[in-house]
Amino acid sequence: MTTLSDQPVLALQNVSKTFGSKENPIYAARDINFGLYPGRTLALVGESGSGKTTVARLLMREYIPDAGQLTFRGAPVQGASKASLRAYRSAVQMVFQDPFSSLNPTRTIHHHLSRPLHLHRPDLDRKGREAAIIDLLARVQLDPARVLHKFPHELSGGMRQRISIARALAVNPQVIVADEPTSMLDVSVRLGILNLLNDMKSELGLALLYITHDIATARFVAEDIMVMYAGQVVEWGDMDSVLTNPQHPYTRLLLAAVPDPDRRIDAAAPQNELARVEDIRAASARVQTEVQQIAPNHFIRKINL
Ligand SMILES: Nc1ncnc2c1ncn2[C@@H]1O[C@H](COP(=O)(O)OP(=O)(O)OP(=O)(O)O)[C@@H](O)[C@H]1O
Repeated sequence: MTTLSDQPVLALQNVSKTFGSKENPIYAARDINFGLYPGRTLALVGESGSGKTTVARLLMREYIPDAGQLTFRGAPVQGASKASLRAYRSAVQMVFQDPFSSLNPTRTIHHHLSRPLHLHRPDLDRKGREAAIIDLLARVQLDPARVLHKFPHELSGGMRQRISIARALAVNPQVIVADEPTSMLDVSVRLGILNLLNDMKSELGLALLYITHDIATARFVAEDIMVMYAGQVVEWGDMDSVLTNPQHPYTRLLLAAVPDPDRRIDAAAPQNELARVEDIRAASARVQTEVQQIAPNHFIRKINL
């Protein structure tokens, strides 16, 4: 039985990361603040180039912040001891967009699961590792007999993503950063992966950061949402409040772009569709002007609709 904690497992405090030169800075992440809590998913939503992957890389410590700090269980990560950093690396695992490129094509699935166990679970002997592999495959609903001795290219995209998730789970993580984990998958298998993420969260009490440009899937997996635009968080809060009463024009723009399955197609549809596209274009222009006013040197990526 997992209990929800009031304390974030992992938090970013006033974190910024800038690329480019002094003359032409690209503010990929600017003054970002959030916490990830056990048993909860935070969706980080934004268009391409808004800074989502930069945030993921900061969490994975592939990038070091230019300003601000990461804290893990309340303690700053920067300057932590070697042992604490090792614990951090096990505790924070990533699931990537493209399961194919994150798996080694020359190694079997057995290797992909036994290696992290070997490295991060010294408590297990060979027999223990084999049992753990079977448990991991059961958790991601794959049949060991069907997958263990296969190579990544012999599995479907959905199965590969399940293997990536099993590999992330192998080291008993506390946080999973999932960067667009379903965007390269067939629509028919996406729901299965999203359900798996939800199960992991509730059964293992994991804290999840779910990165996406797609509000519809965010709604399915996350309790909280943070909307990013041009390196800044423009809106955040619990999913229902943000989606039912979005405050920032960019959030409204993202919501307007979500297809509405209840909308009926009738004779007036082309006219309505045109008006809707015009609305979105006007909102887009307003957002871009607004961001330019807040941060004149900000890198702005044009939203083409
Ligand atoms: N290593 C880097 N060097 C220079 N610029 C970078 C680097 N990484 C990211 N950027 C820039 O920072 C901005 C944010 O990029 P980032 O990849 O974080 O966005 P994103 O929201 O994840 O986009 P996508 O969904 O396309 O991956 C972009 O303008 C990008 O070009």
